[in-house]
Amino acid sequence: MADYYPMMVSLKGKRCVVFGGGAIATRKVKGLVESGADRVEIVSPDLSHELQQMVRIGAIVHRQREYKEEDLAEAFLIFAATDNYKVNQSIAMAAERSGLLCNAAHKAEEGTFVTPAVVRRGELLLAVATGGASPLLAARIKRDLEARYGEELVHDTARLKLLRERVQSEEPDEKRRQLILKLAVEDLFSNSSEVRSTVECLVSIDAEIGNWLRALQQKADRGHEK
Ligand SMILES: C[C@@]1(CC(=O)O)c2cc3[nH]c(cc4nc(cc5[nH]c(cc(n2)[C@H]1CCC(=O)O)[C@@](C)(CC(=O)O)[C@@H]5CCC(=O)O)C(CC(=O)O)=C4CCC(=O)O)c(CCC(=O)O)c3CC(=O)O
Ligand SMILES: NC(=O)C1=CN([C@@H]2O[C@H](COP(=O)(O)OP(=O)(O)OC[C@H]3O[C@@H](n4cnc5c(N)ncnc54)[C@H](O)[C@@H]3O)[C@@H](O)[C@H]2O)C=CC1
Repeated sequence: MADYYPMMVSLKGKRCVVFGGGAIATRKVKGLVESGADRVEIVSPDLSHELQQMVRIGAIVHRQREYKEEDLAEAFLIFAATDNYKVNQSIAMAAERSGLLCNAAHKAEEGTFVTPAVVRRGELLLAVATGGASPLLAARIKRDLEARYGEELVHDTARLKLLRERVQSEEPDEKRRQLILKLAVEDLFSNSSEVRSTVECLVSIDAEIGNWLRALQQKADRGHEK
């Protein structure tokens, strides 16, 4: 049964504690750091090469020892990713008692959240999960998404954000605002769009967004609701 609630969480300033320093802990830690987590601590007697490098550059903190229950104090997220099933189980149970969110790498049901396969394109984030039914299916669908939604989405999303800010401050009418934003997204997905291929230069981005907005306003006025 798929009883998980999807959400996007900001980890800025939040203490995230990862137990274990092997391949799986490394994957989880990379995911955390890529998400902007700036208070990641690893508790493990040893660390993978990649994690050692991250410690060296100050991206994460290492406590070189085994798990102790006190490690959970004031944590926001917990990852039980040791290769010891019993230890992972104790971590998950202690987290549960303290009402903390815990990812159990050894068994989905023993934790409170699972980590999806992720594609990032600037502020656009695509996440795929199967509730633990088949992590490989999630990984496979992620590869399809990577091919379908390329790096151009980084730029597209950034431009839509700028346009949306302009529309929010310049268009008092809510219906018209929504229509313009809808036409903008359609513009980006239509092959005939000149908008996508025009100016890449940041210096003129303001003027470009202004031109785009005017074109969309004209379209909206012509009643081009598709
Ligand atoms: C429940 C969950 C908990 C969690 O870790 O959050 C979990 C649990 C387990 N995974 C296991 C195995 C594998 N996991 C992967 C890969 C990934 N696993 C990920 C997530 C999750 N894995 C969460 C559910 C996600 C969902 O909803 O589907 C991904 C998507 C994201 C990530 O890791 O961040 C990442 C792909 C990332 C990418 O490619 O982008 C591979 C393949 C590989 O490594 O290449 C294998 C081997 C093949 C296989 O066994 O299927 C085992 C058995 C361990 C054992 O046998 O001892 C368990 C334990 C159990 O079964 O509960
Ligand atoms: N969620 C997922 O995607 C997957 C999960 N797994 C699960 O994850 C577990 C870990 O896998 P790997 O990282 O490949 O193992 P690994 O053997 O590479 O690393 C295990 C790490 O745990 C540390 N450790 C052991 N006891 C500890 C303790 N008491 N306190 C703190 N750290 C401790 C070890 O020192 C080592 O750094 C597997 O046993 C398996 O159950 C495996 C594959 C995929």
